[in-house]
Amino acid sequence: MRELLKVFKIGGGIIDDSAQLGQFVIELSKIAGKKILVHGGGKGASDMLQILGIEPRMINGRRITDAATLDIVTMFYAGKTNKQIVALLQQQQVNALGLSGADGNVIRATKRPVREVDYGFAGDLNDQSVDANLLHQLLQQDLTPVFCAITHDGQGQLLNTNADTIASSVAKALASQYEVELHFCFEKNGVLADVQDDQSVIPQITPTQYQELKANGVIAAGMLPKMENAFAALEAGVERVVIEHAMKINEPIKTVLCRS
Ligand SMILES: Nc1ncnc2c1ncn2[C@@H]1O[C@H](COP(=O)(O)OP(=O)(O)O)[C@@H](O)[C@H]1O
Ligand SMILES: CC(=O)N[C@@H](CCC(=O)OP(=O)(O)O)C(=O)O
Repeated sequence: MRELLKVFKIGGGIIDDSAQLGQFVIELSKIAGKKILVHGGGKGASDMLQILGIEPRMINGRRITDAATLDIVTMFYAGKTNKQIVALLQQQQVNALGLSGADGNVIRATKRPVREVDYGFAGDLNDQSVDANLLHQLLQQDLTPVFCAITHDGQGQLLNTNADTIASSVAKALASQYEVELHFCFEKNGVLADVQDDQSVIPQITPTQYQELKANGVIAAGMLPKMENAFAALEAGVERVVIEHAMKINEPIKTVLCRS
């Protein structure tokens, strides 16, 4: 029987709020067994860029990452945010190890090709991108890898990579060795029937229901790429995908995605 592995992803809305981030880390520390954390931080990065006089630009939920933007997001994601989260996990006796994709060559990406849009130094992942064996070795040492959204191309170039994509790629890469659960954690109680009403959580969603919810505009904005990543992970052998509130990971309220 494969050992259970839980991959958690937290987004910028939670990371930005130190009280919520602290509570999430406490809840995560209560989860027994093997775990990996992937964090974004897009909201804070946009604030930081503006403070530094650079207008943030996003298209279809992906950041246009020119050289100056790459420098700043690298400092923000791989530096401040990653190390702060690792320190908070250490405070809760979780032996966290902060990683970018370049560390140990654990995630190798390719620069997104220029088509209608030039995304600059944005990285795409493929089925060979994640070194599952290195992650397995770290997990066997009872370390908890903590990934930021920075990867590399193997030619010395750092790349900015969407954190939801990193989480689903890491989950997929480990799905043959572990029984993997992928948890997308954010500031709402799950996928909501009414985005203004946190009590309207949809408990289960199939791919067919997702298409309907998307067509009706119930699921929109940042939730769309998250759902695409989530269903792709289920298709690729991840056992369970959950969308839930970052501070309520140990409570029953959540959305579970179903294969059919
Ligand atoms: N049906 C829905 N249920 C919940 N959130 C939704 C829904 N439709 C759109 N959203 C939006 O999607 C956002 C989550 O996506 P995103 O901002 O990319 O999160 P993160 O930064 O955590 O990855 C929510 O904050 C919410 O505004
Ligand atoms: C290429 C790209 O879009 N990278 C993302 C990485 C961070 C991220 O994904 O953060 P959230 O999960 O908080 O949205 C960005 O810079 O916004």
